[in-house]
Amino acid sequence: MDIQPLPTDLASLADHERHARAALDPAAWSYLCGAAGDGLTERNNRAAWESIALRPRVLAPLAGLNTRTTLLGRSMAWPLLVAPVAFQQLAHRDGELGIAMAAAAQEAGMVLSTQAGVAMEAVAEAVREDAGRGPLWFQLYWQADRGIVEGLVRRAEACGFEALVLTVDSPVRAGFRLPAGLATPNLPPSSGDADFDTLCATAPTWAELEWLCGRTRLPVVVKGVLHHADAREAVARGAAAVIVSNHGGRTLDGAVATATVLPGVVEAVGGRAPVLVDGGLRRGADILKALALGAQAVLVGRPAVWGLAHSGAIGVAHALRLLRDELQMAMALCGCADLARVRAEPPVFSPNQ
Ligand SMILES: Cc1cc2nc3c(=O)[nH]c(=O)nc-3n(C[C@H](O)[C@H](O)[C@H](O)COP(=O)(O)O)c2cc1C
Ligand SMILES: CCCCCCC(=O)C(=O)O
Repeated sequence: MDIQPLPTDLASLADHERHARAALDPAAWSYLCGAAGDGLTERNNRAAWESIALRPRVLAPLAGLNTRTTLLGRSMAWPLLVAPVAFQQLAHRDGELGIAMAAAAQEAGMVLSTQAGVAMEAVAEAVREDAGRGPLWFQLYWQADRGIVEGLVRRAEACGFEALVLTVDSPVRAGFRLPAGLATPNLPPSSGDADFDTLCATAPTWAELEWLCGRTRLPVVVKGVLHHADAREAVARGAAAVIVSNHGGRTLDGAVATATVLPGVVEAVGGRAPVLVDGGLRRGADILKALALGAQAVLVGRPAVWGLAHSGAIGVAHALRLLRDELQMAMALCGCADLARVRAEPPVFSPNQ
């Protein structure tokens, strides 16, 4: 893995995005950073975080300020995971290994996609010895053949992944052709593209979630929930956590922004399981808003890809560090010395208070 020189003008994630766009060829940019349809949901995700106003408290004690939290029973230095992103070698030859090592260096978690370009065992091995790393989870796209699902589950358990993330927001997808030279070593060779009817017929349902929960010793996290009733049902059927997500606006264009529905999902789940959120988080202050609205942790997808695209692992580490430093700064400026305080007295403005 190369250590590349970083651009000298990386003051925000917007700078990472600009450098990534310049570094990538247009087709890779379009896949990695694009959105579905007209990009309504992708834009609304960002706008919804921006529209929430923080309301600081003053003169609160800040000594020992820290971002530590727990997630599914394990401690984390700060509440962020890199979201599952397929085909990371489209961004940079270091791909998933680069993101895994950068996330570990920044004590963030990582969710490895089913559609990763590197075998899950290699990723788990690369960050195995790192005592400080955050949670390492494996994302599962349901496969029509339960034997394939079972094989993925057994491998993830054996090589040290700590949770399975079942993505439920993409039962059907617009046609996608894997560029030449990219592979998906976690999956058996495909027997060709399934048509729309086949995808509908084999899409997972609540029964598949229950089957999966009963088939693994790992906690199962359901990713892609936007309705409070679905969140409640997922937990009732065995999910250990839910991720409020619209896939970063890459599936249903016009789907509601994640920040908008997060409070309702948190209320519906009622503390029975942690609620996480992703989609459009671009600043430490956005993370603070998500935590204030009840999220236990957040995920970011494109921001990690941007860092990877322009500078490999070191670019990812820089992007994550920016978010971490910005979160700490926003907490201090809001008078929150820890995340317990954020939850007890959420520093977001509501006209009723
Ligand atoms: C290029 C790309 C590939 C993605 N691949 C997957 C995937 O394989 N599995 C999955 O559950 N989500 C996938 N996602 C969605 C992300 O996990 C996440 O929900 C989304 O990127 C969050 O929004 P953000 O990019 O605005 O942070 C992908 C997103 C991008 C940008
Ligand atoms: C047939 C390949 C589908 C890959 C889907 C990866 C993904 O979730 C994405 O948003 O892209």
